[in-house]
Amino acid sequence: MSGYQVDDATVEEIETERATYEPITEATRRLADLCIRSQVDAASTARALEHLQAAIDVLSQDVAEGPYGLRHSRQGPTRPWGNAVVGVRNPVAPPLKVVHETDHVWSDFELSSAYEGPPSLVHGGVSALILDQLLGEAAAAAGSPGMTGTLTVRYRRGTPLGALRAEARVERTEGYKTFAVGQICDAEGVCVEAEGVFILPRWARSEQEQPERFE
Ligand SMILES: CCCCCCCC(=O)SCCNC(=O)CCNC(=O)[C@H](O)C(C)(C)COP(=O)(O)OP(=O)(O)OC[C@H]1O[C@@H](n2cnc3c(N)ncnc32)[C@H](O)[C@@H]1OP(=O)(O)O
Repeated sequence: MSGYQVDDATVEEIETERATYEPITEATRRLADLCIRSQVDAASTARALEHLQAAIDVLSQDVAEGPYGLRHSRQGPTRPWGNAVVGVRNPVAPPLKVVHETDHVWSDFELSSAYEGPPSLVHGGVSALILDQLLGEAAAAAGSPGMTGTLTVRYRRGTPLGALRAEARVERTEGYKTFAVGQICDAEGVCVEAEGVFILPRWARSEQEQPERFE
């Protein structure tokens, strides 16, 4: 399947790529929040737009074809950098830094106004997005990666924007199917729960070397 690339990027090259693109990605996240909350006048937004257009012109000078994909280095860390949840080059991603423990994965993160659904609350699709990633990471961390077959989400109460924690763990595996559960909590407790089945796709079952993770 295309999009899963193996390369020989060194740790140093990977860090150079991160240092080159992470700041502009973080600035774009800040920009998204400002698009929503800025109260400057029309002349000021017109001036800001000119600067943005200049930035777009510079960045457009050299653009790769297609999305980023999932890049495995033989020498350094894997780069899921275009991923919508954890991608360090994706301004749409909050991004989450997911910690892998022996029996579960977790992440402390902040959601800005860019993720709003109901007033002051996280959009339900965003919660599902985050839980999909966390449950998928739990499956991968347990050595049984797969693509989401089914994800069931239960919204127990509104999830406030701001500081949150997501956690997930594998409940059981049945052959190439991994059943995972997880939740998103605020300081008061659980807001959203999810359970999902992650399936090693048929095409990967026949590979000599199976992917460590799917995005
Ligand atoms: C670390 C990285 C974390 C990444 C987290 C993010 C993960 C994602 O978001 S992945 C993107 C969203 N998911 C997708 O795009 C998946 C699209 N669907 C597919 O590719 C396929 O339908 C897939 C892989 C789920 C199953 O297809 P295939 O490999 O052909 O399975 P197939 O051989 O037909 O069925 C295998 C078994 O799974 C079951 N199954 C198939 N589809 C599903 C499903 N949707 N839900 C539950 N079970 C299913 C079948 O019943 C069968 O069970 P059994 O062996 O007991 O009869």
